[in-house]
Amino acid sequence: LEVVWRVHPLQYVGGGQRSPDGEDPSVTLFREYLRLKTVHPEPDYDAAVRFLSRIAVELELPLKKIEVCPGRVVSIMTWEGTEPQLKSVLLNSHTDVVPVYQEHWKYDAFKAFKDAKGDIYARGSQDMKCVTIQYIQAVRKLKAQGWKPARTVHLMFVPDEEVGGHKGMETFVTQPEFQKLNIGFALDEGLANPGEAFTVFYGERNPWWITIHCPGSPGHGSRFVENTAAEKLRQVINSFLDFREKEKQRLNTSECFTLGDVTTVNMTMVKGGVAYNVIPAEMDVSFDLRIPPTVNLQEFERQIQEWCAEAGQDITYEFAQVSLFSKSFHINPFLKMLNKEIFPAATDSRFIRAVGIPAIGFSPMNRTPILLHDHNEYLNEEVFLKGIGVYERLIPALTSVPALAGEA
Ligand SMILES: CSCC[C@H](NC=O)C(=O)O
Ligand SMILES: [Zn+2]
Ligand SMILES: [Zn+2]
Repeated sequence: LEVVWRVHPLQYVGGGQRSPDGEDPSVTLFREYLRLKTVHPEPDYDAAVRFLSRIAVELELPLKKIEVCPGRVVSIMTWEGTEPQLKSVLLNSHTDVVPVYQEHWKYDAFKAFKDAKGDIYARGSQDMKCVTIQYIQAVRKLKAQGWKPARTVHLMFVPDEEVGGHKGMETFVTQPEFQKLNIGFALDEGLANPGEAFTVFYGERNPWWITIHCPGSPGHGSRFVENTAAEKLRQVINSFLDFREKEKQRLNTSECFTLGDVTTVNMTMVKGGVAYNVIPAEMDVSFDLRIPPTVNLQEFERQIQEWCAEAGQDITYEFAQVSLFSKSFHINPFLKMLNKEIFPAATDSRFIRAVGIPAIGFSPMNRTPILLHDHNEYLNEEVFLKGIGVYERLIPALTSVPALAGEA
């Protein structure tokens, strides 16, 4: 017997309607979205755009597709407010996800398997396909109730966040189409919280990716050659990792610090050498550094220059990722009340903040271990559903903020 389940799209998620198998339709939609393989290194962005186009039709919202770079489309659904001259509210999410080590997963990472406890396993279940569907379902429910926003709401879906945002948000914020959105405030991704509370992120650390090149004298592997690359490499590694240890201590000994308040240093790549018995002419080492917005970045670079100079002659460095001006700090008095932190990694919020728009990182996931980018990433369906309710209250609150000084 085939049960055809058809309701008007706007009623689709009304007061606890369940599909024949008892699953909330918001959960069904979430699992459908999780099955799209928008995974690096070759994300199926077409599938995401097709999915979002269908949703826009269901929600009866216009959808703009802007190709910000070749093959990289930003999709924007716009719910026009009753006071469209006021600055708008942006609900941002990225559509891409990071790769998996499938052999370490309990279930297929793209099947969205739901276990007996209601835990949904999939890459992107926390980062951040949950938030995308929560925005959509909150909007759908608010529309079904006949509610209308005063300020315009934009739902933005961007590619390439996980690879640095260069062909996504970083480029898009510089384009006229972005300015035209007239955004006054943005929500973007946060992190799960294992306890009862939700965490809100008001800034981010600065990601620096650096490679240090250590040249040296080559020669036979049987001799005491002077000025070798390896001796310099060792000094460089020691300086970086000693600093790492200090920062780790600082985090562990201060009760009021979270990861976002200290600098992390991780040695992530080493290169060099061609044979056991040939002393190499160069050895390179790369680090992933994450620096809090309170640190003077010019001074920090000088520190790195000192470490290089101390390690020997002709050592050079190059950045694959750097910012010498913190683009990620936003203080607002109302934030004093919140459980607020500096985001330890990097998100598209930093590009939004860099053009002067306040952005908050928030993913409504409490009672949930932090599993983004990890094996067996999951989210419980009840936690997911509660998050929709959070946005059902948050969207009206944000869009009804009265005109501020200087606003039309
Ligand atoms: C520095 S661009 C990389 C962005 C990436 N974002 C999410 O994990 C991160 O490593 O934080
Ligand atoms: Zn993310
Ligand atoms: Zn991520």
